[in-house]
Amino acid sequence: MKRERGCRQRVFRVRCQWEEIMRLRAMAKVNLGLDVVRKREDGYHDVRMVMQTIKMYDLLEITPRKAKGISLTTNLPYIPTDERNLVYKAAKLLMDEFQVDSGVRMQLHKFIPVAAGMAGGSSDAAAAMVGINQIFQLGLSEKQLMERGVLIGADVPYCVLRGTALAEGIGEILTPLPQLPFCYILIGKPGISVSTKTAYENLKLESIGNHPDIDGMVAAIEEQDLDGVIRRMENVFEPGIVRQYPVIGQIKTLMEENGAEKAMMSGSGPTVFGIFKDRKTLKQAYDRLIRSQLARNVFATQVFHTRRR
Ligand SMILES: C[C@](O)(CO)[C@H](O)COP(=O)(O)OP(=O)(O)OC[C@H]1O[C@@H](n2ccc(N)nc2=O)[C@H](O)[C@@H]1O
Ligand SMILES: Nc1ncnc2c1ncn2[C@@H]1O[C@H](COP(=O)(O)OP(=O)(O)OP(=O)(O)O)[C@@H](O)[C@H]1O
Repeated sequence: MKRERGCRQRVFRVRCQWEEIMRLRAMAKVNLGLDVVRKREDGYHDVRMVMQTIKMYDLLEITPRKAKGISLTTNLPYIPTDERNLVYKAAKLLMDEFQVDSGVRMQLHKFIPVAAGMAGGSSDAAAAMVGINQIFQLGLSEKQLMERGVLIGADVPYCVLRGTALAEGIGEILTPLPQLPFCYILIGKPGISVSTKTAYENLKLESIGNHPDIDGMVAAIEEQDLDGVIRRMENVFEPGIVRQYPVIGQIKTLMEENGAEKAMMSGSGPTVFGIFKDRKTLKQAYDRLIRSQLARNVFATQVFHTRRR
């Protein structure tokens, strides 16, 4: 009798879910600080990074369906929609593990620039994991989702967590930090793509002189000292990638000459983000960056403070 009731409840909950389209926001990140500490035996690198979610996102819609399998569509024709897409991979990983015997239709609306150093694909994967976990009531905790996320990519666990965080290991050892004090962010991505793998391969660890002061940045965040954070912003990938693509340096200079407290490359590039304290200066720099035609994608936004999806 007890088992029957449990079973009926489960079917009822699932039936409710058939009606629903789940919409999730997959937020972009910037790296306020990025240090690479050493190369590991598995080919990956140990890093120390301060991560920050910004108000810029892709939208992922998931609709459960009775037929088994995953179908995925996106608004960008050049993004794969099969196993090569991180959304597909993430959904499949969970659905296979839990032997889900129905399926999902997923629509991905991309707004985060692709191959930009803003964790677009990783964030989409994290959203897919959160969505699949909820729709099929898999009961996985955030920590369990993050453990599975790293199998998809090093940035995925952080994209599950979001907010301001210290990322260590290959990016999967995460310490949530207090929110960064409010500031505006200007994004400028030139019309080039940088492969993350190649960026790590080309990085000469022995030629990094002074490593970024990640501990000092964490302390500044704990003290809510935005200037202290800005003073310590540094990315070890930046010098090499800027040498290769001078346009990145030009975008940085333009932002800093137009009121950015500091401008820096995010991740392995090529996106540059600038930190602004007031909206008017942000707007002026935005207009100048558009007019300069240095960047293909220009976006004015702010840090994102809530962890709600
Ligand atoms: C540069 C950052 O964006 C900073 O947040 C991340 O470290 C990159 O994370 P990601 O794009 O999720 O990286 P993955 O998709 O897991 O790895 C892509 C490639 O980057 C290299 N890689 C990545 C992360 C890491 N800690 N060490 C590495 O050496 C590996 O060669 C790997 O084959
Ligand atoms: N959902 C997805 N969105 C964007 N790109 C995807 C996706 N799934 C797979 N890809 C492929 O992954 C590559 C990198 O895309 P992505 O936008 O995630 O890079 P990124 O912003 O540099 O990520 P990161 O900052 O984590 O290194 C692209 O070449 C793209 O074809």
